[in-house]
Amino acid sequence: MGKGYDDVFTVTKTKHAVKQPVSWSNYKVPCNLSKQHIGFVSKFPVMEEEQQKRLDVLAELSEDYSEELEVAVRAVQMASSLCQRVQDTIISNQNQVQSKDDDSPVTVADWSVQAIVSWMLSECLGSQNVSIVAEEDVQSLSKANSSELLEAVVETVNQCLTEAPRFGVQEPKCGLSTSDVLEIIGRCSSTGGPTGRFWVLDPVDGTLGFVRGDQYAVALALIEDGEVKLGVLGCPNYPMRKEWLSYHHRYHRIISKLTPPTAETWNKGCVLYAKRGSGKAWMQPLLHVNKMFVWPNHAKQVSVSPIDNPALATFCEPVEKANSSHSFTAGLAHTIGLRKQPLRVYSMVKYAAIARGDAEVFMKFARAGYKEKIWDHAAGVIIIQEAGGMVTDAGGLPLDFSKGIYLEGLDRGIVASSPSVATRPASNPNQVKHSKDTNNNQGGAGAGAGGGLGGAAGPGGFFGPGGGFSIPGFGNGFGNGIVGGGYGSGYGGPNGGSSKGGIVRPSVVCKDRGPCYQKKVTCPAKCFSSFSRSGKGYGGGGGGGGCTIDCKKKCIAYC
Ligand SMILES: Nc1ncnc2c1ncn2[C@@H]1O[C@H](COP(=O)(O)O)[C@@H](OP(=O)(O)O)[C@H]1O
Ligand SMILES: [Mg+2]
Repeated sequence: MGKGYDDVFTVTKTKHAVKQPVSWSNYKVPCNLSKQHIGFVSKFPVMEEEQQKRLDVLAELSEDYSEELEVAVRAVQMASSLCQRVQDTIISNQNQVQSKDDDSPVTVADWSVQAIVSWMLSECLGSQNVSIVAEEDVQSLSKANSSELLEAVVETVNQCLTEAPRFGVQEPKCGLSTSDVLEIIGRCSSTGGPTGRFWVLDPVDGTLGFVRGDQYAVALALIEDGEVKLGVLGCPNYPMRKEWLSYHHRYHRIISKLTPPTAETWNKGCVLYAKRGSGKAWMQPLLHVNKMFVWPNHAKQVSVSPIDNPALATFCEPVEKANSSHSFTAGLAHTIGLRKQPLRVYSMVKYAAIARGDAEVFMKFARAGYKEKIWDHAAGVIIIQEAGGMVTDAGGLPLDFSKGIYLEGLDRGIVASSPSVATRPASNPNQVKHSKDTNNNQGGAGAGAGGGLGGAAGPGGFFGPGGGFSIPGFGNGFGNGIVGGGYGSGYGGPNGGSSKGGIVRPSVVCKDRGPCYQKKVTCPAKCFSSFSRSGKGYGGGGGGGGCTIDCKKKCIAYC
């Protein structure tokens, strides 16, 4: 069932004691841009009722990082508003899109959002306290042949800054110059790492979706000592009804033209956010053009889906085959009993869909050699975890955000899920499927692991203990005659974890009419290996391997 405005964005009062909230009027804002005074608007006409709601929601948050969270949400709201305007112009004027060195598209919005978020964080938290890792580099914008683009960025940034008071910040008295804008974008030069505090920004995630008028996200996360502490995800085209996620984006455009949203109605767009350890994830609507932002802006708690029947579960993945193998995930999905068509969506909106309970499983398996970047995942991972879900690599281990800009050591792919689906009872690990096709050159792999994300997940791990091909417990093999027989399980707790991994050598009784009919063929033991790992806060085990079974001619199995 889709969610309407009322049930999505009605603020519920809490019974918790009210703590003193962050006072936006008390900020001492440094004047470090062109010597202009830039500061928070001293007082908004906050209604008593609004003020109470704000206190209630703030009381829900523990004191740590509350200030940073509020700044980050305001920044992402402002950036989302900028993106909406730019996307509208891009749709009617495609020549505003340029290509990067790797041929991926980049637009005026990518750099403008980077500038706005960098400006907002520096202004509110003090530039000396802000270190940012972000996707776009200032060098490519400074090139001689980018002067038109740079001009457009400066104009877009200044136009956006005139809106700053709606988001709680005073606009600069004079417009920012080209060198101001380059300097602000250039501040995002951190390369992350295992220590200290830094922000991670993907200004427009899913740029392809963005230029096509489809889904995209503004993703901002705060990492401290290698751990994601805050995540904020702006999803300006997230539809009111989850079914609409799979509709063509033109449908939304027609609907919003026919019935333009008012300040009281909401038809698309939201900002999700979460703070490490709070056990809660929140969603608020995008700020309407005529409104002032008043924290927490009708925030409503979200949580992952309770659906535990894989046949009813929705699995989502990237739209682009180049970004994740659709045939590979189709096999995995089939093996674990997912029966619905995959929901293909651009960007980290997929993480939002899992956190909101609109989908149950997310999988991304990039081609071998592709290195995932931290800004494509950090915000989404923490939001799903705090909404009650799990995110690990295919080996069941948490993603490691402490190694610089890449998710180093990532085991094959990324899987996110609601625990209801993930920890369903194990399937029979000795049951294997087989196929007539013997042509493959891929090695199979099976792995199992405990979720164990900071002790949040119970025993079991992704899709429960069971056989698996590449993903813990996903089943015992699929497609192309490849069978895998790994299994694993584990759990994590604050004082340690437990893990178990091993292999089951799969056998198949050939069903093909011909020389192999009803012959039993078993995979050689040498095709498999297993592991188990555990430690403080995690536990994981897995078995890996695979073999190809020839049921047509030779009636043999080989690695
Ligand atoms: N060959 C590849 N394999 C996997 N991911 C890729 C890729 N090329 C680009 N990406 C990443 O996939 C992101 C888009 O995600 P999705 O495919 O889920 O929509 C891109 O983000 P940007 O659009 O911010 O560059 C980019 O970081
Ligand atoms: Mg991205």
